[in-house]
Amino acid sequence: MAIRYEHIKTCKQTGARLGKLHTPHGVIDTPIFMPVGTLATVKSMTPEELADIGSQIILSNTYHLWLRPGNDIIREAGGLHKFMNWDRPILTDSGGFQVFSLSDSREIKEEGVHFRSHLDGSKLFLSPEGAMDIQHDLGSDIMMSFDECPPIPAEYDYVKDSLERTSRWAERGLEHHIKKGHDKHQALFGIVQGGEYEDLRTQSAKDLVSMDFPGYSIGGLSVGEPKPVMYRMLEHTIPLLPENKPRYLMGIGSPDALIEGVIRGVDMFDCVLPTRIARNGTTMTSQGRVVVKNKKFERDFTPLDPNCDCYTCKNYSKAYLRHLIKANEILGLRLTTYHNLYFLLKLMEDVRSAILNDRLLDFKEAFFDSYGLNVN
Ligand SMILES: Nc1nc2cc3nc(NCCc4ccc(C(=O)O)cc4)[nH]c3cc2c(=O)[nH]1
Ligand SMILES: [Zn+2]
Repeated sequence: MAIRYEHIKTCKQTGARLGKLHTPHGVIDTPIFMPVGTLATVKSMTPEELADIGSQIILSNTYHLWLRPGNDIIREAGGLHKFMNWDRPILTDSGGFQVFSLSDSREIKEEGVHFRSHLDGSKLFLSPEGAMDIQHDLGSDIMMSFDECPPIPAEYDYVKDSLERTSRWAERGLEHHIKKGHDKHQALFGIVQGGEYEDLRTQSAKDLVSMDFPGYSIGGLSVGEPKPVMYRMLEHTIPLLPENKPRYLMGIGSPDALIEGVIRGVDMFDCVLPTRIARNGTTMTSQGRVVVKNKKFERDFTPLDPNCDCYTCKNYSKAYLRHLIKANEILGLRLTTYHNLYFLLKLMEDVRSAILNDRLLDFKEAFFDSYGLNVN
């Protein structure tokens, strides 16, 4: 087995679980947030800085790296870990979501998806088997099945047909992965679809659990649906998944959704949100969001977050960060990115200790109060 999930404890207050995920590149404490490094870099951060702030695993993208620089170059480099000088675990998304969100003029067939490159418009084709081979070249510890992520809302019949094809694609990818012996060192996750329809979520989960994947992603969410819809789908789907395997909710990175997801039994999360908003000067702090570009911080020489002990908050003022971001100085987005990632990784560390002490609900109330989330 390429990975092993070790259950440590279940929080008496919520049902949230504390665990360790053992992988070929080290152990991951769960629940965990995974910074996104789409093009083999978490934008503007060095691997050392990522390790310093406690990042235990990062995410990269099959679709993007296939197009640029090309999985063959990364394979010749000895894989993504060597290429980007990151010796901890890496998870790769399969391209399913990116094909549907980035490229236009796509055509979905049983054998795979025909589409045009978002870079130069050239015609491309990606199949479940192809997505497995690319992720093998990248050498990620955790790979994703090739799937379709339908929008929400979407017609019931469309979502049903789509999830049934996604289940067939999952089976093809898994067979290919095992036939090539890649399951020894790389764990392939199934991705549950089914949109906002409970019965379709059940059908998708049952299909994938019967294929016995080492871990399961809940896909098809965080696509613009209201948060109560997402939470309802989690409450319906998570109990259908095996307790002794990790659950990964794709595309979630806001503090409230992370805590709500953990309470509903999610172990792993990823999102570009913290790093993307940092680049335009929006930060997550213990007092809620701070848009440091805002004029009101022009002469504010206090730290970004008085309760944060990260490098950015210990050494720089809001006024300085505002100046850097306004001037498009590279140090500006580095310092805000560093803080946002530190903030989320610290939040997940606090969540893990709240689970250990059976007080996750108390922690949630206190955090929501200070972040300004309890005001309706
Ligand atoms: N293979 C696969 N991958 C996925 C990635 C996802 N990512 C999301 N949501 C991300 C939402 C998202 C997108 C952009 C920003 C930003 O720019 O800040 C923030 C959040 N939902 C997702 C669903 C899937 C899925 O079913 N299958
Ligand atoms: Zn900070």
